[in-house]
Amino acid sequence: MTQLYGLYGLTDADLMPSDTTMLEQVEAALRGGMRLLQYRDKSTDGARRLRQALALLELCRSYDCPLLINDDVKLARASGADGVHLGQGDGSVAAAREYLGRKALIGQTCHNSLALAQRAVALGADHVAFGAFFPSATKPNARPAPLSLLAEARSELDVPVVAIGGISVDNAHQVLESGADLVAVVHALFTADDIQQQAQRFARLFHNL
Ligand SMILES: Cc1ncc(COP(=O)(O)OP(=O)(O)O)c(N)n1
Ligand SMILES: Cc1ncsc1CCOP(=O)(O)O
Ligand SMILES: [Mg+2]
Repeated sequence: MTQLYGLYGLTDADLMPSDTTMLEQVEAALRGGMRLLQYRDKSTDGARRLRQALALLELCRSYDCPLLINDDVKLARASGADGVHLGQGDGSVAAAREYLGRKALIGQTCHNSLALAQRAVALGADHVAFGAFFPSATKPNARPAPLSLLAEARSELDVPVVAIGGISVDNAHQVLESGADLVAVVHALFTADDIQQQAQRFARLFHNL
């Protein structure tokens, strides 16, 4: 079974305007030690989305890194990705589990609520995400979540816990010390001058725990 732990990168179409830049940036993060990737793309161009998901999957496979698709269970199944990430408005976790099968990785956004996380797990999620813990350049309107929620989640839930929202190399220790298993990052990872080195910096924070 995949152990979910470490740096979790999310792609960003603004920061990665072409397939080539996306793959180069993602490969740099993989070389630096990223352990999980989410393809997050809000466009409606289905052909482009399938092509990019397939290209990311091939790359992720060569680094033994699972790939999740944001929002879209159909694309997850069509591409053969390892699973999906669903927000509270992105369809039912139970239906996704049924559609993608027992082995799929299914995460759900639980904002600042332990009750939402307990419900997600009961419906079949195998990991849950909380945040935003810090102001996010990628999603400025994300609901804030308190660090104390991570310790509570850690003691009440039996699944890996993801922290997201404004996480940087400098503040990540706060969510890790509070109990997060993974840090999900866009801006602080993919805007770095040297993405590989930045991923390494994040990865080292996990080694030092
Ligand atoms: C790991 C992780 N956590 C939270 C989110 C946010 O999901 P959602 O609330 O559905 O918002 P969008 O990302 O779809 O805009 C996420 N994608 N990944
Ligand atoms: C998708 C999402 N959900 C809550 S914050 C966020 C964006 C995370 O990006 P960044 O690491 O740039 O704050
Ligand atoms: Mg969503």
